[in-house]
Amino acid sequence: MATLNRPHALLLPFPAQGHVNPMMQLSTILSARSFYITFVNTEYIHDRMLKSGSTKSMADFRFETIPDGFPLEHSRTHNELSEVCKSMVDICPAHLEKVVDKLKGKSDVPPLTCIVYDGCMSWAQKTAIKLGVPGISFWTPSACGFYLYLSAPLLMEKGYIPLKDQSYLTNGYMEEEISCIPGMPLLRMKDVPSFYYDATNYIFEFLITQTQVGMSADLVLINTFDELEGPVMEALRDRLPVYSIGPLLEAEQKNGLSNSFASLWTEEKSCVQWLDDQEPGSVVYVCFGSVTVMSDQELEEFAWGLEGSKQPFLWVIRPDLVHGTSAKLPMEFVKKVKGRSFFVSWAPQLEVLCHPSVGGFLTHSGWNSTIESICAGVPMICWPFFAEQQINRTYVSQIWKIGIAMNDVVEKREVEEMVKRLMIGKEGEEMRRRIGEVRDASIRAVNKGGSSYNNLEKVLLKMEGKYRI
Ligand SMILES: O=c1ccn([C@@H]2O[C@H](COP(=O)(O)OP(=O)(O)O[C@H]3O[C@H](CO)[C@@H](O)[C@H](O)[C@H]3O)[C@@H](O)[C@H]2O)c(=O)[nH]1
Ligand SMILES: C[C@H]1CC[C@@H]2C(C(=O)O)=CO[C@@H](O)[C@@H]21
Repeated sequence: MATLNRPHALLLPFPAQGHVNPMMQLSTILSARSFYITFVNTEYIHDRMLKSGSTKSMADFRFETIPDGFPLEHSRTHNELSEVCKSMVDICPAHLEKVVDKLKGKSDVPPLTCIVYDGCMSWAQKTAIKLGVPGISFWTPSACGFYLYLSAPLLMEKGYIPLKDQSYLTNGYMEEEISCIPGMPLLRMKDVPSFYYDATNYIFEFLITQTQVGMSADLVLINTFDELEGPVMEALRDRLPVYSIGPLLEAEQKNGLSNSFASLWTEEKSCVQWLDDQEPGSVVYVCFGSVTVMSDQELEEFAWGLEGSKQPFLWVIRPDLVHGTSAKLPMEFVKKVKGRSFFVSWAPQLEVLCHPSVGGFLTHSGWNSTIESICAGVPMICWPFFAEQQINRTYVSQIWKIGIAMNDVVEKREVEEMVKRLMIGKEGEEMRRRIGEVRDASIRAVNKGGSSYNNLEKVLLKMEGKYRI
């Protein structure tokens, strides 16, 4: 197809690994459907991708950048999340307009036919309206997580949020049942995104505003599938033009790509050779995503619990995993697990999860990790950190029964016991069987005639500017 006749999508992720990856996966799918792709990162994210060698193979994408209001060397860890969110709203809109104007002025670039923005960047709907193209909101958490973000006004009206004071975190209130959200059984206060506990935290206002502004999107996309989150998708369809189009990963794997194209850290592929030497299904993969931080004490409890399990394990320890310092494992621990452990600062996670030696995943329940584990057929132990990870833990352990819910307080004996339950017990065997069924359902969903396949076909027509849904 001649370049100028190609549909042209501009994709705008929230500047975080868990948002860039699914947006890159979606871009890969659109590109395979002849879309011209303009991928707009913040300067910081683009700089991180270049430094980790991620974008060298994406020659057929156009990359544009916008500032986020901070110098490149400014820290953007979990502690600075609120200020990054504020910048997205205060700084980025004007710069996105400049990118759109720049594209308009390029005679060799086809006109934009849609803008796909991260749900946390719903302010971009205004840019789409001004340009006269569909504005498409892509929420990268689970559907159940997004539904809770969307339900904040109702939870406020009922008085559940914000918490009256910090004592509510420990006075039993977190076990309070919430029954006012249709299609969401077993909901407890502890499942409500932690951003909603404290109204003085900027992210409280940010998330409520972005979800409300996002209600005017022409389409809303979620990286999930109806066979997994059907009841929640039904409840969302009553309120929004929402479409489940996942797992995006599955479709992407057909193109033989991986998240390596978007990694902000350099992947240490040496762990794959180590996995090659391990027994099938014997290894616990331990990884807490790109944002989670923990205390030294929590790190040690996980370490000794893994040691006590006697299972081989591959552990991703990001340089910034421990609050305020670099992670230091006890020398005695490192000696004791020598020969049945491997440590990296960043792994090729998709390759690891699909490796035959990996039989279980100790995760923080970020949505990408969760759906990747489903696609790989690997059952989980869930230790959520923040955001919508708590509700993901509930769905994985109690609704889908493909994993085990860990308590928030990290205790080595519980870690040891859970790893044993997952890796060598009958319970783990049943979860492995069950997640195999869910994986098969995910493949059906994205194959021709499947729920996500059909939804994506409809969405693509709209994105190509051919058809009003
Ligand atoms: O060593 C690693 C560790 C992670 N990853 C990848 O990084 C992504 C991490 O995403 P996710 O598992 O979703 O965790 P977070 O980075 O914490 O993601 C944020 O964004 C997600 C999507 O909105 C939310 O579900 C989470 O709660 C939120 O914390 C995944 O694609 C992983 O495959 C790697 O490639 N190598
Ligand atoms: C700004 C934060 C709130 C929503 C995003 C998120 C998610 O669940 O997608 C978690 O933390 C950050 O990635 C974003």
